Amino acid sequence: MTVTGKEYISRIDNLHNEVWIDGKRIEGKISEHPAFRGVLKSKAALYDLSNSNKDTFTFSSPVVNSEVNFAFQQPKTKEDLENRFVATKKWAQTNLGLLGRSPDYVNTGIMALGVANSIFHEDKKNYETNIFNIYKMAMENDLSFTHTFINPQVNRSIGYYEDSDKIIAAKVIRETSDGIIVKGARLLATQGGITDEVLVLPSGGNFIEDAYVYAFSIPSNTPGLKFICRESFVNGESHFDYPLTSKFEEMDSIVVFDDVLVPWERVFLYKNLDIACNMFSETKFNTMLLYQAIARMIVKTEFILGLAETIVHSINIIEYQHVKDKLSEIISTLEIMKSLHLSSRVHSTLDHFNTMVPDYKPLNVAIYYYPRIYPRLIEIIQLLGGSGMILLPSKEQFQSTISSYLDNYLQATNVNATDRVKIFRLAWDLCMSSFGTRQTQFERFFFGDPVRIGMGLYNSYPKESYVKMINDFLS
Ligand SMILES: Cc1cc2nc3c(=O)[nH]c(=O)nc-3n(C[C@H](O)[C@H](O)[C@H](O)COP(=O)(O)OP(=O)(O)OC[C@H]3O[C@@H](n4cnc5c(N)ncnc54)[C@H](O)[C@@H]3O)c2cc1C
Repeated sequence: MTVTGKEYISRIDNLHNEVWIDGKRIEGKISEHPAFRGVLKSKAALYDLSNSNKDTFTFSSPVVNSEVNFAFQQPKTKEDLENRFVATKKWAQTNLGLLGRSPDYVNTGIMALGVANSIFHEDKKNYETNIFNIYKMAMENDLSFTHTFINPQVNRSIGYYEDSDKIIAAKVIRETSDGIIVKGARLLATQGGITDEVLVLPSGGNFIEDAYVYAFSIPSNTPGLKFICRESFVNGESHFDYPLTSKFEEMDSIVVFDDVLVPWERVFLYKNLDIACNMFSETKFNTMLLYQAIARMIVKTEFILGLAETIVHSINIIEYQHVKDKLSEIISTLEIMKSLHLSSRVHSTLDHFNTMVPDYKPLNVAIYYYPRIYPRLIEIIQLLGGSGMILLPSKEQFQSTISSYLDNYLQATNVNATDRVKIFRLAWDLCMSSFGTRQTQFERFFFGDPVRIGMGLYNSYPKESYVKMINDFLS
């Protein structure tokens, strides 16, 4: 089935998840809390868009015999991949690519795990069935997920192993006939508390001990599960003053497991180091997530290009060569990202689960490249905007008795003062507000530490034929 926006919001409200912000637990409806109201509306709009365009956003699932969201579809042909790209882009366009964890992100991962469930097979355990049932349940109910795969940032040195009595990184402290008991914390759940479920994936680092080797998904309102939020960046809900923050502030949280009972039927990996180390590549989890993520990044880059072009025309600086050169940097980024995504689709192949899997290499290059170029794109907007990025009176000023001064002194060549400030407020919210600087940090660390992504790209890239070329030439 597919939910409507209203159904999604009321379901999240009814979960009464334990969400803490500014030292208080949210007691009423989370959808009415200022920190979450905007983002929940933006997410609800995605579900409504799907329901009004079923041809684009749903498919008929043979597994659950109903229409379900596109992200759950196992792609079996290149056309399926193309359709997935179109749907992802259309969803991302509603939020200018700024909702990094729109539901199709983790739902795509759930699909990858669900269709490759046999890799979780272990004798006398039901892990293989459990992950398939989670996938099925997610489709049947159009569930949304947050995910976490990072341990608290206490000590990242190579030799560090947590051995204090007071548990920090979440670990299994007991097994019962009903399930495993988990205690400790995990970072960093974007949208923690406003999704139906939490997908908890192996984290690495502490794999030396079985107690850290696990994967499961549980409802966000499981007893003992707490989401401790950072401070909200929503300073006001005016779309004029905070055009992006007011709609797309996703929130990030620490996930605390206070002796949480994870029922056995929700566990799909436990104590098996081989599976923990190989599951992301064998299930194509990373590849499929990147296929979604790079599509979103393309939309975000289109937005940045449109914004830069609007700025330069509003204050008429387009005649300068360096301005055109800066715009060309954005254009190049957009075309590179589009080409890498297309290449992954053109070179997709069927794997032994009958999934049409995009080529990992160009996607891996894209996720190596974008975290490095994104801060430069933001810098370009700042360089083009100059003091316009700072001198941004609020809507109230425009409605006050001094508005005629603003109308005169803040006008631009091609737009009046109000529209000029609207454009520059958009640029400020993307680049310089708390929301905007978080976006930059998000893109830097979106898929993990960029340094280790670079190591992974080098390690996985086939280089033998190029070395052979040298050997052949020299001999
Ligand atoms: C805004 C935002 C949202 C996020 N949302 C989510 C989410 O929804 N779910 C989720 O699971 N995670 C999320 N993350 C976490 C993200 O996955 C991590 O930031 C990323 O994996 C890096 O881990 P870390 O932050 O602990 O950095 P660290 O690993 O602590 O890295 C800090 C620095 O130390 C260096 N370093 C540390 N260890 C090594 C090493 N072994 N070798 C070389 N250099 C090293 C790094 O290169 C880096 O410079 C989010 C992060 C941000 C910033």
